[in-house]
Amino acid sequence: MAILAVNAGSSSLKFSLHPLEGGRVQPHALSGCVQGLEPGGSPRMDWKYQGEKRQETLAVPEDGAVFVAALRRLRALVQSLESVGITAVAHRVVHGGGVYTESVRVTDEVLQRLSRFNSLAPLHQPHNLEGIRQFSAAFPDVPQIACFDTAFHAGMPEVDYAFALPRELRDAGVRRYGFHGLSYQYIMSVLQRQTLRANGRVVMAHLGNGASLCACRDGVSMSTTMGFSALDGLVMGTRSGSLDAGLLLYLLEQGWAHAQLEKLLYKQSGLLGVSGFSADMRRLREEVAQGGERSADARRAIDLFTHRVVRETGGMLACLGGLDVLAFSGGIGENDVVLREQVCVRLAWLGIRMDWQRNREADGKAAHAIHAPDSAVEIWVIPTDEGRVAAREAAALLSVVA
Ligand SMILES: Nc1ncnc2c1ncn2[C@@H]1O[C@H](COP(=O)(O)OP(=O)(O)O)[C@@H](O)[C@H]1O
Ligand SMILES: CC(=O)OP(=O)(O)O
Ligand SMILES: [Mg+2]
Repeated sequence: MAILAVNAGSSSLKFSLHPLEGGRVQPHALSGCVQGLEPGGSPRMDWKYQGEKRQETLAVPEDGAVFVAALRRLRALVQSLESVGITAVAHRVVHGGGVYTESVRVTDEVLQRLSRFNSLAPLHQPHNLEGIRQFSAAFPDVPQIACFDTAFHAGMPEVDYAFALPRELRDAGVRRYGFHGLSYQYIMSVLQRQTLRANGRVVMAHLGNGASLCACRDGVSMSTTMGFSALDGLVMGTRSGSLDAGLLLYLLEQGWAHAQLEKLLYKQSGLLGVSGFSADMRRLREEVAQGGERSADARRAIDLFTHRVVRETGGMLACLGGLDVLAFSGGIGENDVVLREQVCVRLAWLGIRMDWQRNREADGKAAHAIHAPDSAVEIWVIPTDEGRVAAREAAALLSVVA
């Protein structure tokens, strides 16, 4: 008995298989990731099953539908593990809109409703739903559970989720929803085990290919930088983050079409657009370290990313009226020592003091406290596990004690 968790992100397909013991979700027995799913990339699947590591390259199909190919390969892999009985498949679905504020068992009707949000998260939602289709075809008797990124933010106060737009749009569901909720739920659950201050004023920074901040009090989301779509807020790998809406009007006036705008804002901006050569923070850091000919461009992208994290953290602090805990997560937040250092130095006015040595020792494999003893604010690095949360959600929904 096990729950398979499938997380189709913007640049990767992550998966994990969680055995159920005594009804409780266990750490994964199988885990892996398909990377290189971006256009022009070289898809590669890395996975680990019962301690043994494997790697294989995936062929890019002629129609270019590389995410579908990755899902098919994952499906075949899971089917080949004959000894495993799959109880449910838990899918990370980024957008539940105002319709789903809790995890739900997927039916044709649910799938159809969720496809209405495709254009609000074009890098994710179509892949999330394709995953559900693939696995319900492969395992017709196994429940497919959708677990939403938006659900964690469902209790945000109206002043935070409302846009200053006419009432008709508000009534039509135009509001801030927020994303990365499974990640925030996981980070908060770890913080609550680690520190008594987790129920105070907490800012969590999920900094991966997609990036956002979330301000919590009493473990509940009070504010977040992502909005109606997965485009708002911080600078991301290929997404612009917040922009002046007037810029869109200007580009429309200049004759830009919808498809061009979508490509610009979701695929050609962010770290990639600013640096001109890479959406990958590791690659940008390498270029700066080597002093290569593109190092000034790489630095410009990193500086903009860092500045926006600091600037938006200021907004989160103001909403909370101060700060007790700052937590870093996501591929960049977990691994980029310099980014964490620079953010905390720039927030020193708050009384934040980092322990530099501990910061260097945080390895992205376990939760680490990286603040100095005299720091007014606790600083944590928490490796996130969206799959674990999705598996727990599925187990709870199916009335197995998680
Ligand atoms: N050691 C590292 N230093 C800096 N950035 C890193 C490191 N390892 C991973 N990253 C960055 O993390 C980002 C991917 O984050 P991740 O959370 O895995 O993405 P996704 O949103 O696809 O789940 C990439 O920009 C990658 O360069
Ligand atoms: C919502 C979002 O941006 O997710 P990811 O970080 O997985 O791309
Ligand atoms: Mg992610």
